[in-house]
Amino acid sequence: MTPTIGIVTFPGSLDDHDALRAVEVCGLNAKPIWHGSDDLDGVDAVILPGGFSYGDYLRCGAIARFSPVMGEIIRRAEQGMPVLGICNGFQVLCEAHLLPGALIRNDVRTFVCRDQLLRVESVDTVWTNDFTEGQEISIVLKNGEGNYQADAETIRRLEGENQIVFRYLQQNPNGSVNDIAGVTNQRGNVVGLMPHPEHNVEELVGPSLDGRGFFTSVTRFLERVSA
Ligand SMILES: NC(=O)CC[C@H](N)C(=O)O
Repeated sequence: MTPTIGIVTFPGSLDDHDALRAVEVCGLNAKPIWHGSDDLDGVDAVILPGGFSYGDYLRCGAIARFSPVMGEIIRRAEQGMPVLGICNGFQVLCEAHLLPGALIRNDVRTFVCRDQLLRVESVDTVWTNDFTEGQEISIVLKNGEGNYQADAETIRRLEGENQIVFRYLQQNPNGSVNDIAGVTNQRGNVVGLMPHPEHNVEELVGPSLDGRGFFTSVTRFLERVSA
């Protein structure tokens, strides 16, 4: 059966529609989920999309983290359900402590919008198993608070346990420690990254189709667990 990916809309989400479309373009079923619902019935994986949840007030993602849907997402993620946080979604996952670290203001103090080259550091996750280790991919980046930081001990642990999933190549756009663009939890089912794979799945908008790898990866994983 075709897997169903739930895409959460918070007040102020922006890229939820692009994520819904990307899921369908990649051959999966997409189900919109309003943040006020805690019903994940029939959902095999969840995407927290990009945008400006609650207007980025307080800190990006700090309010969305308390939305009713997050309790159920945390519960299911702890049982192994795949969760992908894209940009604002990554910020929400850090605020919810499903992922370590925090995203702070870009060191350049401006919103950055560009095509960004990344290296895939880990293919041992639900969302990256269809890439190859060391693969270089180009994915859209657009944010004001993408500067990933964590204490030295956490960074050592993430580096040592293969939890860095993506690193910025050529140029670090925001001051992230160790050029980190995305991380995973220990189990590899929760992944967060600042760039936007949902914008890189169609030839019309290009410049790459590298975002498709996220969706083929989760499909492969879900097919394996249901077999
Ligand atoms: N594209 C996004 O999701 C942006 C996230 C957040 N609002 C920021 O500016 O950092």
